[in-house]
Amino acid sequence: MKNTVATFAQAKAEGRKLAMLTAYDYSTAKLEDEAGIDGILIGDSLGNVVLGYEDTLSVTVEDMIHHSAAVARGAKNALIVCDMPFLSYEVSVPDAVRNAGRLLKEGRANCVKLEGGEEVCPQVAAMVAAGIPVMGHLGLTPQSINAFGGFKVQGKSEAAARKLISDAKALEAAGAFAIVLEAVPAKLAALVTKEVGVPTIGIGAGAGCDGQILVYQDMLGMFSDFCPKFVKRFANVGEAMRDGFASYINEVREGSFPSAEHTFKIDDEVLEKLY
Ligand SMILES: Nc1nc(=O)c2c([nH]1)NC[C@@H]1CN(c3ccc(C(=O)N[C@@H](CCC(=O)O)C(=O)O)cc3)CN21
Ligand SMILES: CC(C)C(=O)C(=O)O
Ligand SMILES: [Mg+2]
Repeated sequence: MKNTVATFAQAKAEGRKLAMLTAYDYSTAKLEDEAGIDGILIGDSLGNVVLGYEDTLSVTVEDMIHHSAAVARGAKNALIVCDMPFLSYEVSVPDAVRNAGRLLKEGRANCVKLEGGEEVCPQVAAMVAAGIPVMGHLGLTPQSINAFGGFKVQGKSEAAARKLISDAKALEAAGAFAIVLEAVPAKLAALVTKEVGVPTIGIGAGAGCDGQILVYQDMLGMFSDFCPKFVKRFANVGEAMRDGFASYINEVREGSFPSAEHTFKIDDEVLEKLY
């Protein structure tokens, strides 16, 4: 069954947890979809895990469209959520609607996600009015790394916690259909989850959220540049890949690959004429 913003709302109403992962290409999206994932995020973490940048700031709308379209071709049932990259929505409301629209028109996403609270609510409301569902993202918002001065848990002081709760309520009032909570204390995330009617999707925000999301390379053990505390390794795919690559290299060097079964034949009669 195809997941939609309506089935996400229904999941919260029924107390059914939502499982999301990132994907950036067709074959990964297809595998996640076949496994039964509820939603796939084309995250701007693309910058880190696919493009090798140090942060997400250099990712462009064109990058996001390119990868979103590939994911959309691979996923049948997952809700396709595409991140709005840095500076594609902050400058003005018309800019934000136009860029979000491109992620749906060209990237074939079902909805978009953007970072921030009250300050982006005019953009959220305008997108929703244009028929573009919006997922919010609060807490550790990586596009603000230069403002934060590093990746740190958010919402620990009373003022920061109050701000997080009011931002979540503001996003809901502006029409956001769900909110990602990243790297916030579990008890605060649980409180936000109780205070808003829309589903919360946690990453480093504890089990009290309505759903969870992780970067797939992190949870499969394929990415070692950094490892946030909230990551659990569900498989050692990185090791399996390195082993597979090494075996291939070995067999090529010793001549045991390709063997007869991976080789095409020509009739001897034809071959004789060539000598
Ligand atoms: N591979 C990957 N996984 C992610 O979760 C992710 C990305 N890339 N790129 C975009 C952002 C950046 N994120 C990050 C990156 C680093 C930490 C991190 O190192 N956190 C430390 C410090 C926490 C603290 O001191 O408060 C940790 O130990 O978790 C957290 C989130 C989350 N997102
Ligand atoms: C970590 C998730 C929430 C994200 O925004 C991303 O992958 O870019
Ligand atoms: Mg992101």
